Amino acid sequence: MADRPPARIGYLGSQQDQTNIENLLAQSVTDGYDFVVLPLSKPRLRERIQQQISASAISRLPQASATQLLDSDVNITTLGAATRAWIEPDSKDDLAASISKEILHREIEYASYCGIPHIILPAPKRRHRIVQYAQALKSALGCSTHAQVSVHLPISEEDFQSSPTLEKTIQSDPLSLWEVWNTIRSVCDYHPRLSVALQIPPRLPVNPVVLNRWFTEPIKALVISSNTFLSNAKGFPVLSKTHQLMITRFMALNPFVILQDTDTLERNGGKLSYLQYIRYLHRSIPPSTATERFTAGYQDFLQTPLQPLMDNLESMTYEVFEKDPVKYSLYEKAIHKALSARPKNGLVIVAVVGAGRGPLVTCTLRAARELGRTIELFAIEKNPNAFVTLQRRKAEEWGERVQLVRSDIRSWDPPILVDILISELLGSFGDNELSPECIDGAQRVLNPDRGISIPASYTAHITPIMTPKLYANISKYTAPSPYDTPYVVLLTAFDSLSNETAQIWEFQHPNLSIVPENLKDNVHNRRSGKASFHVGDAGVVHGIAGYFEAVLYGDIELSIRPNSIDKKNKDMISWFPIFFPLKTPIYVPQNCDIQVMFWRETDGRKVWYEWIVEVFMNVTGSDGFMTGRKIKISMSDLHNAGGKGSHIGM
Ligand SMILES: C[S@@+](CC[C@H](N)C(=O)[O-])C[C@H]1O[C@@H](n2cnc3c(N)ncnc32)[C@H](O)[C@@H]1O
Repeated sequence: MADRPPARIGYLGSQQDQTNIENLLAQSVTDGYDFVVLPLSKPRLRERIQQQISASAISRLPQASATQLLDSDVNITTLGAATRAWIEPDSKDDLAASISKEILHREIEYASYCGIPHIILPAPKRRHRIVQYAQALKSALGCSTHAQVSVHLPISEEDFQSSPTLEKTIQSDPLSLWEVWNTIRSVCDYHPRLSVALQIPPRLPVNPVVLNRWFTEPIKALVISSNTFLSNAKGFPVLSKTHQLMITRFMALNPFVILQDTDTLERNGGKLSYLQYIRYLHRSIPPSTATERFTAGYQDFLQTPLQPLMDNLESMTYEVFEKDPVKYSLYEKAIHKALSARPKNGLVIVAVVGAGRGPLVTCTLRAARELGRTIELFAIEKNPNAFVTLQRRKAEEWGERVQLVRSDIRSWDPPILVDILISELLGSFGDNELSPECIDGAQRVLNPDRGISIPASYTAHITPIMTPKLYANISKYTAPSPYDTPYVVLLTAFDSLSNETAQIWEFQHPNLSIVPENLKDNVHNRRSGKASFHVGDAGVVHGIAGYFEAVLYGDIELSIRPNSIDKKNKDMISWFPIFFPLKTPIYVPQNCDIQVMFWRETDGRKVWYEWIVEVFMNVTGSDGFMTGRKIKISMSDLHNAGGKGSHIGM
C-alpha cells in the first residue's frame, strides 16, 4: 500500500537458533522476514548462578537457558531480543526476585550496548506481586537510553491458555489483564519506552471493551502463534474473519508482527506460509479514503488551539480550512435558506464577518445568484494579510458586488444596517475562538427588526476519556502548566469511558439581552456546566474530550460530536476535538459515576476554562442491588484556576 508504512514481520526464535546468529539472520532476510527475536543469552547462565547462590533459592527458578550473551557485532537492525522467561522479579522468594532483577538489569544493559532496538520481557507471573515486577522494570528501564521494552501480555483471561506465564485469577474480569498492564505502566510513570507485545489468542474475547481498551495502549508488537491460525481448504494457514478484522485494526498502530512456533505446526506451504499470509493480509487493507489521507499525521498530534482573534492566521491555515468538502456546502445551504426566507423583491444586506480569504463570500454570491436575489454584500476581515487576498479576489472575481472592509468587526461602522451577519469563528468547543464575544460586539450592526446571525446558536459537549498516549505525550512538555491547557487533537488511541456526551452550555445570536456595559466586562458570556457519566467497566480518566454543535440556520447544523458527526456531517475535517487533560490520571473502578464540572470564565480582557473531575462509587446493598447511595472516591485538582495555564485574549 503506497500510503501505509510497510508491515514489519519477524519471528520468535529459540535457544537453538543462537548457535550461528550471522547465518540465521542472513537466512531470515532471504526468507523475507524483517527481523528475528532471539533470547538474549546463551545456555548455562543459570548453572553459573547456581554455583553462586544457595540451592534453596535457585530451586524456585524454573529450568532454563543461558550463560554467554549475544555477540555485540551481529547485524542488530534485524534483531530484537527477548529476556529469559524464567526470570521472576515478582518471585515470592526475596533472593530469587533479587537475582531476577539483577539479570534483567544486565540483559537490558547488554542489549543496549549491542544497540538492540527492541527487548521483549516475559509477563509477570504473580498477580498480587505486579507492583514488585513493575518496580524492577522501572529501574531496568534506566539501564538503556534507547531500547524499547515491551511486556509480553495476553489479551485477556480467556487467553490464559496461550500464555502459560501469568497465574489465572479467580474472578473472570475481562479487563483483568489490562489492569495488570495499567499497574505496570502507572508504576513506571507512563515511561515513553515501555510498551506491550500483545499475544493474539486463538479465541478472541467476545466483549468489545477488551479490544477497544488495548487499542488505546502502546502496542509495539502483535505476537501470533501458529495455533491461532486456521487451515483453509487447501491446508494453508489463514486467520478467522474476526482475527483479520482485529489485526487490520491494530495495524493502524503500525506494530511489529512476531510469528511464533511456525515450525511446530505443519501446514501446507511450510513455515513461510504464515509470513506470506500476514503480508497478504497487510496488502489487502483497503486504501485510505480522501479524509484519511487528509488527516494522516494528525492522529493524536497535540495542537495549541488557534486564536484567530489575537493572531493573524497564515495563508496555509486558510488553505487547510478551504479543503473541507462539507462545511462550506452547509454554510451555503444555510445562506440559501436564509435568503429565500426574505421577501423576493427586497434588497438584502449581508455581511460576512471574518471573511478570511473569501470562501463564504463566494458561497453567498452563488446562493444569491441561484435565487435571483439582490444583495448588498460586505466582507469584513481584520487580518491585513488575508485582506490582500480579498482585494485580489475583488479585483479579479467579485468586482462591485462586494465591498471590502479592513476592520475588527467590533468596531465596524456600517453605512446601513445588516440583515444577515455570516461568520465562521467557531472552535472545536464552539465558543473557544471567542465567537460569542465577536458576534456580540458586531450585533449592533444588525437590523433590530429582522437581523439574524448565521450561526444562530452553538453548544459545547463533553465526555471523559481514557487516553494514555496523550497523557504520556503531555507529560514530556516542559511548558509551565501543560495540564492547564486544552489541546486540539484528532483523538485516535482513546477509549470513551461512557458512551454519552453531555451538553454543558449554549450561546445564541443575536443575544437581545445584552446592554452596552456587558461588552466591557463580558460577564454575560460566563458559563458553567456540570455533567455526570456512568462508567460500566473499570478504566482510567486522563481528561475530557470536548466537541461542539451549531445551528447555522433552521435545520442546517454542524456537529463534531462523535455520536452524530457521521450522521450529520460525515467527512467534515475543519475541526478536530478539543482535549482538556488531567494532571493526575484517576483510576475509575467499574460501576462508578464520573462527574465533570466546567467553567467558562472572563475578566473582560480574556476568557479561559476551568475544569474538575470527581469520581463516585455506587453503593450496592447485600442483595446486590444499588442502594442509590454514592461515595466520593477521588477528585482531580481544579485545572487552570484563574486562567494561570491558558487563556484566550479578547
Ligand atoms: C476561522 S477563520 C474563517 C475564515 C473564513 N470565513 C473561512 O471560512 O475560511 C476566522 C476569520 O475571522 C477573522 N476574525 C476573527 N475575529 C475577527 C474580528 N473580531 N474582526 C474581524 N475579523 C475577525 C480571522 O482573522 C479569520 O480570518
